[in-house]
Amino acid sequence: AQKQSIQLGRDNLTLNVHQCLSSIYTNQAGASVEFIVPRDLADGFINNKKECYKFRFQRVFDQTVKQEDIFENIAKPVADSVLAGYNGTIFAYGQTGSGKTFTITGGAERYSDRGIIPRTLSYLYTCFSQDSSMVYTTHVSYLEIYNEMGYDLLDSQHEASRLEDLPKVLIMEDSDQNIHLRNLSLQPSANEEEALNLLFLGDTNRMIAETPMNQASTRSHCIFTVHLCRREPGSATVRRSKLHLVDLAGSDRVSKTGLNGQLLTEAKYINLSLHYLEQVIISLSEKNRSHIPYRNSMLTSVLRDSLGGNCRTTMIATMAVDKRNVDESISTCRFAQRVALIKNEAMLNEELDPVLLIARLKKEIQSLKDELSIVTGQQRDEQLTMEEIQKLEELLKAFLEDPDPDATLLLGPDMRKIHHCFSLLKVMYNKSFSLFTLLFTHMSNFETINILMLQTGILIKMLKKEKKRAQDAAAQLDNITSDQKLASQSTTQLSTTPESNEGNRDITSTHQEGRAIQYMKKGTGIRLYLFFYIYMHYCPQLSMGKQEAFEIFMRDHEDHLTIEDNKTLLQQRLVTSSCLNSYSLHNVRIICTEVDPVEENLQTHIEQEKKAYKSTFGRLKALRTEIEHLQLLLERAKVKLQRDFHKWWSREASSVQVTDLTFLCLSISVFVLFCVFFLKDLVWCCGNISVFFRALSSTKLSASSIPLTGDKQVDSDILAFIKAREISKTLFCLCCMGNATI
Ligand SMILES: Nc1ncnc2c1ncn2[C@@H]1O[C@H](COP(=O)(O)OP(=O)(O)OP(=O)(O)O)[C@@H](O)[C@H]1O
Repeated sequence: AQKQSIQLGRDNLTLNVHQCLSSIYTNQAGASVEFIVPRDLADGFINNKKECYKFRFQRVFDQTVKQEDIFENIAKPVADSVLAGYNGTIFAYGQTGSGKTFTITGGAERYSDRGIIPRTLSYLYTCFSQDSSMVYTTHVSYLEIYNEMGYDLLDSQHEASRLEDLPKVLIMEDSDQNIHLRNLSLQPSANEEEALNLLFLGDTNRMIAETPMNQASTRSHCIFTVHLCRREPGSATVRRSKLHLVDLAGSDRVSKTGLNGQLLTEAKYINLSLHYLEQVIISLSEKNRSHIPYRNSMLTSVLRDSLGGNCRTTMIATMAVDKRNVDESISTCRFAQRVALIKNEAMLNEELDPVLLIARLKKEIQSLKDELSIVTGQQRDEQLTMEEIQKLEELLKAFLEDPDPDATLLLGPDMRKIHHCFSLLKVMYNKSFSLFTLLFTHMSNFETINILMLQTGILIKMLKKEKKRAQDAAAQLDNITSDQKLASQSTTQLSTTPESNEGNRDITSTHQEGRAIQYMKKGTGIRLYLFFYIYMHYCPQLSMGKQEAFEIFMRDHEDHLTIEDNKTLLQQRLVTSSCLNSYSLHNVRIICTEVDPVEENLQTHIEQEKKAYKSTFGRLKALRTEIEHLQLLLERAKVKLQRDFHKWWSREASSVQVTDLTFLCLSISVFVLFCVFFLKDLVWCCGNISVFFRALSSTKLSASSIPLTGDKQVDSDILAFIKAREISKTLFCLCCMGNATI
């Protein structure tokens, strides 16, 4: 019951298989994947002693495969067995980005990219609508497991923005070691549309509440489950089955939980829960292994039923067969081969519905109580009231109109009611019987035996009347002495039969019947006589001896041949009438078509219109599904867009804030620097000004040391020149110092 398939992800869409050290072969017996890793390139690979790694699988799909083919080859057979009442699981395993989500859920861009889940839902609901002999009920659940914690993805109550906002799912185990998931909601889905809406709700929650560690890839396991219940209408036996569609976390994550030694080596390419999954699978594939470590992780506990229990399990191993990923791909193939060794014994999950069983038992108890009270004679004597009679009539009507063949008429332990119902039934029966007799003459295709039975019914009534009349006549005849002879003749004739010792009462009765026959032969004609014959043949009231006597009597009777001839004639007439009926019907049709070609044209037209309507309806239905799917895709894209926008917005806002802050800090530091320099310059300037004025004064002071000519005019010019030269010198120094400071 296990299948392994490999679907290659988008990463290898541009892959040249041979150049990238791997190749895929397919033949009728299955398919194989081969990795050729030259030893010099094999450094760091899992096992670099080998050059060629070859794995055989049931099916291998390359990168060109369509989603539809994946569904037809993998999911459809599992869905069929789920419909039949077996549990089914499909799980996708592989490294990150190799196409697990694409395979299980599908791509978010095109309608044709729908994955296994939407296609399976569509298939299941189509099957339900085509099978009217069963009543199907479906529920859906969607669980996400992240870091050993379960979350209900179908929670529509809260708007989840983080994974922690979703309801936490807990594992409970009962005394029979059955697993129950507390807080995981089971949503009813009456049709495909409702189921798809639930899937999209779960996917949206999954997308919005992405795991904190890695936003881009799924580090969590997601289990979408369809719970199916099917029963025949009115039956207490139900078949329950589950279909798990599992998208596992990327298998290439190295555990960061601080493991060491052997465990760390084994967990090198898988995260911890996948490591435990592998352990469970190894244990299951080992013969004589009694303990299977399911309890080690939530994933293995939830999938306990699917991995080694009562389930048809299919594993899809996804690979990105790229040069960089060869080690991961080989590891995935090894895991898939181990899964292939597990043998499951899937059984039908049939059980009695406790609710229906209780109802049935209650009914049984009630009818037993009724019987008991009838037997013990607890009955009432007063007449039924008008209200009771009316209620009884309603009950009887409901009982007769109930299409369920097992329906019963519950009257309680009251013989008055039972009698009244019987008399009502008798009236109804007589009415419908006469109607039926009327119809009978117009009916075709009736089995001869049915006709005989019906006629026998009529006969019994008529015969009873005739018999009474015959008995009256016989009583009269008995009084006549000449009739004594006939009586003794009959007695003599009958005494030759083994019934002769039955006693006088029987003899007299046979004698009377013989007379009645004679009487009827004369009185009511051959038809009634034939009826009498049938009555005598079929009526169970005659004893064996009497019947034999009658047969002998009939055989030896002078009219025997005539009777036989008439019997044959009757048969022929019945056949002819039946033929005529069908012929007349046929004729009616022919006449209709001949007489009314317009009607024929109309009929043909109606047929064509019907066909066109049906095909248009089918197309419309498919279109509707597609439109709904696209709407949901758009809705999801919108949500994603909004979420991405908000992220970008907050990122930009924080970066702008950072810039502003930096600018502010810079401005402040510039200002502080400026102040510092300004104060410094101020001090310096003050110093310089004082120097300047000191220079000026010194210039003034030093004027006395300048040799003068004595000419007043000349001396004042000399002094002015010296003063100007000193001032320009001081200003030059100040400028130089100011420049240097700046
Ligand atoms: N067969 C394919 N055809 C087209 N696109 C594909 C195919 N397989 C995968 N992709 C694309 O490759 C990308 C990664 O695929 P996907 O998310 O399914 O990988 P994954 O194995 O689920 O990764 P993770 O472990 O991170 O969840 C997606 O954008 C998906 O649409």
